[in-house]
Amino acid sequence: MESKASSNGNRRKQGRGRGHSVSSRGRGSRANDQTRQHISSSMVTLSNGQLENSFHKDSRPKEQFWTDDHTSLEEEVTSLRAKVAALEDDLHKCRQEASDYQNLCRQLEKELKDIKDYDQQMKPKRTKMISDLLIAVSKAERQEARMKVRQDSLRLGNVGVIRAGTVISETWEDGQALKDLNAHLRQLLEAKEAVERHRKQLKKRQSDKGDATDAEPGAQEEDILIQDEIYKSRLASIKREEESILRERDRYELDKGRLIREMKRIRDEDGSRFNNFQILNNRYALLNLLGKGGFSEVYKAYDLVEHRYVACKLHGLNAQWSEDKKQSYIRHAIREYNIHKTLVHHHIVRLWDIFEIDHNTFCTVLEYCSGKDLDAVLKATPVLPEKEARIIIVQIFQGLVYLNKRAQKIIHYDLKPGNVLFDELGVAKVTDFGLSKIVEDDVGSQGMELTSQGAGTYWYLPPECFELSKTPLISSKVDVWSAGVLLYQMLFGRRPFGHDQTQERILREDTIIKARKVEFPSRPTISNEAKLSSSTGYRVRNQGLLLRCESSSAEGLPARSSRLEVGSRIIVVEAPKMIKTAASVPCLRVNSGLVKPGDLGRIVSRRPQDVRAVRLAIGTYLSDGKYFKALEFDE
Ligand SMILES: Nc1ncnc2c1ncn2[C@@H]1O[C@H](COP(=O)(O)OP(=O)(O)OP(=O)(O)O)[C@@H](O)[C@H]1O
Repeated sequence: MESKASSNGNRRKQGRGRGHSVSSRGRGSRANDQTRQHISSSMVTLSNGQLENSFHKDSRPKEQFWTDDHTSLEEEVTSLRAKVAALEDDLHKCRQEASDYQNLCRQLEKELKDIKDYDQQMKPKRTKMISDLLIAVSKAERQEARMKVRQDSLRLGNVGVIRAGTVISETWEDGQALKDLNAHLRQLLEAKEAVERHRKQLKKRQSDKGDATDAEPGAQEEDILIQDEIYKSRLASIKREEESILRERDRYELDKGRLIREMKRIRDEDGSRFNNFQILNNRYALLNLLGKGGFSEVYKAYDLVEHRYVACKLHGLNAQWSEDKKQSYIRHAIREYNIHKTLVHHHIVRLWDIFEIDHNTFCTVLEYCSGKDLDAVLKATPVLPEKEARIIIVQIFQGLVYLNKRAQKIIHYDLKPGNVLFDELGVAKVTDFGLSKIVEDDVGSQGMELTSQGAGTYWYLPPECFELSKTPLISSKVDVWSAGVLLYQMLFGRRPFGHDQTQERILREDTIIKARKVEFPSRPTISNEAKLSSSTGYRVRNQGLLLRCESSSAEGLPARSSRLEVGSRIIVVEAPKMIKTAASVPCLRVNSGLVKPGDLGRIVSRRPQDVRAVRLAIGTYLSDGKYFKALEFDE
């Protein structure tokens, strides 16, 4: 029994040994010898064991059996030896390859290091080359801008100096183009007066003839009629010519405005202490001045690390300011930076960086928007086609939606044309978060307290910001109001409230507080949808039912008229399945039993139990006629 077990065990070992010999091919000839010994000792054991066994079972002679087994084992050994040799060959090749790869790797590492070193070595040279090129281009642009101003000045006018005693002041002197236009208008006026004089004389002759007893009717009367027709026709042609010259004069005024702004920019650039192409923070190559704001200069710049254009806003603290005022300004700017840097949205200008330049100056680095700002657009073309206005306002709304969908909502508070920029593709982006407010979580439904009353641009702010009797409560509705004013201005070329008034007069005369009704000029004609979006462009939602208020009984802009009134006409914008019948919405009556989008209706009740969770919203129509949902508010 013992001998059988050991024989089987050795067979198993041998079986495993075959596999093992494959896996231990790399150990060389010593391992082979071991294998050989192992195999022959197994053979002995095996033959003994099998003799025992086969003695009873196999009828073949003992020698025959031994010879067969021996032959087959030898064949196996030969084949194993061949395999071992092949594997040893493979191993050798693999080792060779591994060492080749290692060499290659070492060589590549060295090359990489050399390249990196070279790159590091060349970096200052490359940076210098890029900035030299940028400077050369910027200088050429500066030259071109100045040349254009000189040329345009001949046509459009220039700033002249007048002296009154010791006082020297500047005045605008019109250019040749306006002089020619005015001379032409004067000529036309004279021509018109002459024709009218003749026409009067003709009328007089006609009445004199009528009074005379020997009057000859017929031929003469016809002559007079024809003559009168000639005069009328001439007057009509003078009027046409006059209208065309007036249109040309309007264009001239726009060109003149552009020229004056460009002159101011050039003057600001010449007077700026950053106009000599400095590299700020070892990174931002300042190029040309884009414009100057209240306390800042904005330069086009090039980021030498990220290799992209940026806008560097240089905030200068007034050296005359007290230390307290400076600190407060810096605190304010850091607060703005902290809000703005977290905003990442296609329709919001990115803020990349902030750093100090010196004790009185620091710089914020913004995404560069190479297009004009909306203010410049509206100065060049005060009225935009409805389609263009609509797509601009949609983008602004998308930015506002983003500000209101964040965990920490933000009120921009200073939405105005100057704070809407365009990139090179015409994408509109909201900027300047200098007055923005973070809506804290614990703010009640009425809104948050406005602590910075007085700031902002009054044409664009809603009445609640002018509340004097108590601290005003504000919400995102402020931005909705401003967006409505912006849309109105784009459509009609003027602001709806206090357009011709100064900021001071708006405040003195309570213009915005008194703003109750939006008046729409008869021209240009715009769609009802655009009117609604710019004035009562908010919608109401009752338990998920989205409505847009249509009638002027809910007049004023959305933030003001956040409460629907009984009688307000509405359009259903969106009706969820849960609200099937008009009866389930007690606060309104619609024109059909079932409530569906497009239904017209009226608000019939303001009782809280009928209205329940009514929500207001503002949006605008897209070109496919679909309503773009923007902000919504709980009533
Ligand atoms: N990110 C930007 N990309 C391109 N141009 C910009 C950018 N930011 C500002 N500008 C331009 O720089 C000029 C000055 O901007 P800034 O915001 O300082 O002035 P402002 O809005 O006129 O004044 P303030 O903010 O003091 O009321 C404007 O003409 C503006 O269009």
